[in-house]
Amino acid sequence: MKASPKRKTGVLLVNLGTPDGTDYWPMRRYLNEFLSDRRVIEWPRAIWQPILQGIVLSTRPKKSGAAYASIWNTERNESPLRTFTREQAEKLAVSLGEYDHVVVDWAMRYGNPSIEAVTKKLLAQGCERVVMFPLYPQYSATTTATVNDKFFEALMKLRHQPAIRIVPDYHNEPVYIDALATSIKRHLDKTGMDPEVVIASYHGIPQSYDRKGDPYQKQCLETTRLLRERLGWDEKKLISCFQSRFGPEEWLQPYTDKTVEKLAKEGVKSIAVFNPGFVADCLETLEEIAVEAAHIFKSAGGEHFTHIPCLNASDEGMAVIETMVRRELQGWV
Ligand SMILES: C=CC1=C(C)c2cc3[nH]c(cc4nc(cc5[nH]c(cc1n2)c(C)c5CCC(=O)O)C(CCC(=O)O)=C4C)c(C)c3C=C
Ligand SMILES: [Fe+2]
Ligand SMILES: [Fe+2]
Repeated sequence: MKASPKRKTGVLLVNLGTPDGTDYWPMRRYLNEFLSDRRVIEWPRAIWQPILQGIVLSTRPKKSGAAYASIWNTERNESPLRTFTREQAEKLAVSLGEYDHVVVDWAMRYGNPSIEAVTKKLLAQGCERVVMFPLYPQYSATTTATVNDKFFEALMKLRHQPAIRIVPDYHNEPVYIDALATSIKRHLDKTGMDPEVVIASYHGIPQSYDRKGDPYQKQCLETTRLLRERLGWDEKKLISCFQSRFGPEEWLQPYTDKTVEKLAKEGVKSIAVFNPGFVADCLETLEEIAVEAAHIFKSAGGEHFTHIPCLNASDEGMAVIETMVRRELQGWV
C-alpha cells in the first residue's frame, strides 16, 4: 500500500504582545487593546470603559512608553519580548528541521504580528494542522485562555478549518524545572554571588480571580516547590512573590517590591530575583525587576542585587519549548 502524503503542519508560538513603538499613539493602541480584554479586566464594561478611555489612556501611555524606551531594542526598533519570541521561533524551526512539512511561526495576543494574521499565513502555506502554543508556563485565564479565545475567534471566521492541538501549561514539567535550575546556577556561578535569599517573582493577578478558580497561583507555588526540591534549597532561601499589580484591587501576595524592601530593612544584604513565569525577558523583568526592584533593595540598605535572565532562547529554554511541541506533534509528523 502506498503511504499517504505528509500533511503540512503549522506550529504557532504565541506570547503576550507588545507596542509597535514607545510614543503616545502606539502605546495607547496597545494598552487599549490589552486593557479592553475582558479576560484581563473583569469589571463591567459600563464601569471600566469610561475609566480606561478617560483616565488610564490619557496618562499610562506616556509613563509606560518611557519605561519601554529604557529597554527598547533600538537595533531592530522593537521590544525585547518581540526579539526573543522571534528568536525562539527561528531556533525551533531549525530543531524541527528533520520535518520538511512543518512550518514554525510566532504571533502576539495584543499588537503585531496578530494571531489572526499569522494563522492565515500558515493556512496560505497549506497547513492542514496547527499546533498552537500559548507560551505561558503557568495557566491563567488572563493569559492562556485569552490566547486560546483569540485563536478560536480567528478559526470561527473560516469555512475550512485546520485540525488543531493546543500545548498545555508546563509549570511542573521536569524539563522546565531543570531549565530553571540550570539557568539559576549558571548565572550565580558567572556572577560569583551566593545570595542569602532568591526570589521567584511571578506576574500577579487580582485575588478575586484566584477565588473564582484561576489555577495560576497554585501552579506558581508548585513551580517554586519543585525548584526548591531540585536545587536542595529550603523555604527561607527560595521564596515566591508576585509583581506588577495594577489598579486598586488586592492582588496575589506577597508583593515583590514590598518583600525586597522588607528583606533589606531586616538586614539581608544580597538577593537574586528571577522570573519563572516569563518565557522571555520583557518590560516586567528588565525594567520592573532589574532596575526598579534593584533600586528599592539598595535604597533600603541592601548591597548586592542580581537579576537572573529569563530562559529566552537559551539552549535550556529551547529544550523546554521543543519538548512541549514535539509531544503535541506526535502522530502528525
Ligand atoms: C489588570 C491588568 C493585568 C493583568 C491581570 C496582567 C496579567 C499578566 N500579565 C502577564 C505578562 C506580561 N504583562 C506585561 C505587561 C503588562 N501587563 C499589564 C497588566 C496586566 N497584566 C499591563 C498594563 C502591561 C503593559 C505595561 C504597563 O503599562 O505596565 C508583559 C510585558 C510585555 C512587554 O512588551 O514587555 C508581560 C510579559 C502575565 C504572565 C499575567 C498573568 C499571569
Ligand atoms: Fe501583565
Ligand atoms: Fe510593570
